[in-house]
Amino acid sequence: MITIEEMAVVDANAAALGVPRKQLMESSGRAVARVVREHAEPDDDVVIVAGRGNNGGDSFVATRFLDAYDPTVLLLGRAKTISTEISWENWVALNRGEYDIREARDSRDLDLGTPDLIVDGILGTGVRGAPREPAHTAIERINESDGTVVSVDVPSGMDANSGTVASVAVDADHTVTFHDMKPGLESPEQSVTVADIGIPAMADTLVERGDLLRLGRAPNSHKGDNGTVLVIGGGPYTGAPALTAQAALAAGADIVRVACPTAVAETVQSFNEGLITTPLTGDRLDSDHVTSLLEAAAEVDVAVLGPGLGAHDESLAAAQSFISSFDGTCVVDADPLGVVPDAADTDASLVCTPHAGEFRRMGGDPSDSWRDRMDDVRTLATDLGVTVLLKGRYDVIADGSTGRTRVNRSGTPEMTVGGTGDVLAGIVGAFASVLDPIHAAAIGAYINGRAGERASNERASISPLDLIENVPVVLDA
Ligand SMILES: NC(=O)C1=CN([C@@H]2O[C@H](COP(=O)(O)OP(=O)(O)OC[C@H]3O[C@@H](n4cnc5c(N)ncnc54)[C@H](O)[C@@H]3O)[C@@H](O)[C@H]2O)[C@@H](O)CC1
Ligand SMILES: Nc1ncnc2c1ncn2[C@@H]1O[C@H](COP(=O)(O)OP(=O)(O)O)[C@@H](O)[C@H]1O
Ligand SMILES: [K+]
Repeated sequence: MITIEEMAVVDANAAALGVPRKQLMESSGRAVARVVREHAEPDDDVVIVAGRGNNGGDSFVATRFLDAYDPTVLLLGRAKTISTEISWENWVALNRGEYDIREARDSRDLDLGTPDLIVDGILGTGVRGAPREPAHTAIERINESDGTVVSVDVPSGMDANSGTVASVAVDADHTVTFHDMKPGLESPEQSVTVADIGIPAMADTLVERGDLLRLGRAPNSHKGDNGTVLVIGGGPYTGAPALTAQAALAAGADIVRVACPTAVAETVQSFNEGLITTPLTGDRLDSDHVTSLLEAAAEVDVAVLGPGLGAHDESLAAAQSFISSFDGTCVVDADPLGVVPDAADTDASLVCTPHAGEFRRMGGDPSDSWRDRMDDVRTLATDLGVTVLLKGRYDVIADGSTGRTRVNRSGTPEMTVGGTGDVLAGIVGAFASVLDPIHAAAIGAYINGRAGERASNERASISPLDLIENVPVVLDA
């Protein structure tokens, strides 16, 4: 089962993997024609009713595979207003091939005749609201006809996610949907064929630029709507929490606070005037701080626990007690990763970002190959009920609640320099404030790696600050 939004991600990832949309359209159209042939007699009169989006484009392709029926194509609206390039190219092919095509300028041009079979390519997953004219009348004409109706992807007028109909929808005899079942087509009365259109399986697994479609700010959002993050770290180290916090800002969080020991608060603050620090008495995290940390964390969307915190017993005990009592979203990095198995009964939603050594400390056993790591990471994530991002040449990300597992290939060997993991934790924190943990971790790894690639294009070695500088640039690409 796949939603419209997820389908758009997979489709764009397929393009990133070298299988562009036009190729998918060719497979879609061919799959529709196959189902038409199953239901048509040799001398049947076949009419194709097409809209001006890619749903119509699929039906233009189908037309070329139905030559035996000498089909007629009725385009709803003017050809000049066909809304996508690939649909237009397939329309031009019908023109040049001297197919029997006609443009219906308005609802008075909608005589369908008495076809034996109608292909409904009017509206697919791009429908917004109730069908406007001439689509509305065309749908009614199709429903009045005695012909068999084959709908392309989704019966026109129906919402593929919910199955709801805003005003009218085609009453399809058969629907040919692509790649995977859509939730709105689940009703038992519908006859649905799911056609494989050649999207590589890896378009679901590998994190690619299509995943960035999940990001996006609402035009009317206010300060704070796009993420608030609290970084809890520092003590023995000052650079790490500052890097994490600056990375969270670079990845688009509106407000980033840092809770760190008084001894280092001023130093952390001095790295960036955009940071707001909350000092904790003393020179390292201890159990006396947990109550105030829980209060501060309740005020933000996401806590990022660990950067520069150190491995002192008292600090780790405090980290464990924080995780156990917290009920929000928390990214856990560095030393506190080792206490996660002892705090796994928490109500918090944890996103853990271990490298191989830390993964072992969490109870996992990472294989050498990324394919085997997919099983290793899924197993640990499921056992602990958390999201795990295992860093490496290929990062492997798994969601413990659904078992969904992703792999990110971006990054360069220059990123083995210290501090890149702190940057990653901040990016994941920022994304976790607006996205589900699995998507935040996957896109965080992708963006961190892309920033590293871009930084290393320009120089022989890179610093974590170079990464941070490139985060907004690769987010915009
Ligand atoms: N990855 C994918 O998503 C794939 C999609 N494909 C096809 O592409 C379709 C989606 O294409 P599009 O995104 O171009 O969208 P559609 O073709 O479903 O609809 C968009 C067109 O309909 C118009 N429109 C929207 N709402 C309307 C309304 N209420 N009344 C009248 N006109 C309306 C728009 O102006 C636009 O011209 C899928 O349903 C499927 O058939 C396939 O080619 C294969 C892969
Ligand atoms: N050889 C590599 N190739 C590509 N990316 C790498 C490589 N080594 C590390 N990275 C990336 O650098 C980031 C930090 O990972 P790592 O260095 O393991 O973290 P840490 O700083 O916690 O040790 C991750 O996003 C990881 O994907
Ligand atoms: K349709």
